[in-house]
Amino acid sequence: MPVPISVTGFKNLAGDQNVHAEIAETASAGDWFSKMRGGGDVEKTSTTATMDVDDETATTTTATHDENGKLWGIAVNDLDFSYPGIDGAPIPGSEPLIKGMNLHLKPGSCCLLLGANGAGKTTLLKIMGGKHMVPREKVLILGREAFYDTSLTSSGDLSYIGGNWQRDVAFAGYNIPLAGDFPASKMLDGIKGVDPARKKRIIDALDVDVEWRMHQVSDGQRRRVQLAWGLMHEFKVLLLDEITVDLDVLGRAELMKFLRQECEERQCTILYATHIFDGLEKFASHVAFVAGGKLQFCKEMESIPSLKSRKPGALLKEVEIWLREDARLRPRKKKTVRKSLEQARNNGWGEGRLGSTLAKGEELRNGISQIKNASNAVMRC
Ligand SMILES: Nc1ncnc2c1ncn2[C@@H]1O[C@H](COP(=O)(O)OP(=O)(O)OP(=O)(O)O)[C@@H](O)[C@H]1O
Repeated sequence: MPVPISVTGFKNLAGDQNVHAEIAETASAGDWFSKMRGGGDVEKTSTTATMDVDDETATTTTATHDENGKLWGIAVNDLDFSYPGIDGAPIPGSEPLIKGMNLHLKPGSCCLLLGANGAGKTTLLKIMGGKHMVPREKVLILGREAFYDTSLTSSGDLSYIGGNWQRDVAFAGYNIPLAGDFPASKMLDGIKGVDPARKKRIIDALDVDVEWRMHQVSDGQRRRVQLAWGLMHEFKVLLLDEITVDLDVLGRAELMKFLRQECEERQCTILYATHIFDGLEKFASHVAFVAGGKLQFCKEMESIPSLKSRKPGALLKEVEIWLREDARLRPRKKKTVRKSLEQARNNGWGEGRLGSTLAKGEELRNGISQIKNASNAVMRC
């Protein structure tokens, strides 16, 4: 039977320099938590927040259902993921960004997804949101395949709110804030089949003025409209990626209160990636921590001693310790000597098809590449 992860143990070890020195030498990205805990099986214990670890329940949970035969809100089953290179295949020799990840959340869970910059939180949320193709059954939302079952999003059962509301505009640039000379009401009234009482509740909670002109709003006001728009349908699973970044303190508090109510009253599943912790002690039912491409743990707030009391500021202190441990144990990348320019790739502006517009080494030096003279060719060292 796997050894359950103890977050307390992790915290206690945080002050022990000798233990760390030893672990830092021996731990690899994927197993540092288990090394700290004397070799416990991290993979199997990573779902203990939602699955009991005793043998009896372990045999009754499945990829789609929990031990009580109920559908998981979110189920990630042994997921591997790498971003593809220009040819659509994983870049040879590169480590997968996500390695054998498992995460299972029951309906009614309000889970914070935490980890260092670049840990893969956004990527994981996007995969759950059906934005990246992964093998069937690896990521199931309400028992349905995230990428393949488009009715998940079209029905409103799954809502993903992340990043800024922006788009690429030809001849203007990338990431131009979504704006237009029309009122916020035009966006919000455009959503069909919304209960008017719910609409009013959301607009009130986010303090949206439906008269706001979308080309004149501030970043925070645009964010409020974006959130109102994303929350309007009665979602069953909600994925949030750092959505409170532009909100003032009151806006954030009201939003968190609304989301918590949604979880409790309608038994939704919410997964929220963030680095902003103020006021979140009361919001979350679970905390999940990602590092080294893996889910290191997913625990109920009550099971983490320092978070049990839900004292304001407790989360920030605790997460800082986890992040410091992560930084300390993360394997250092070997410095590589940069070679002279030997590869150029077409970013779409060079003429010809993909194969003919890729040039490498000798070819490039001899000027054979068709994209050599393209004004917008991307040069790589
Ligand atoms: N489209 C992409 N193609 C290739 N690599 C990518 C792409 N998007 C992200 N990455 C890489 O994947 C890694 C994880 O990125 P991701 O945005 O998922 O991290 P994150 O945990 O959300 O970070 P942050 O806390 O900074 O938002 C990063 O190293 C990033 O460079």
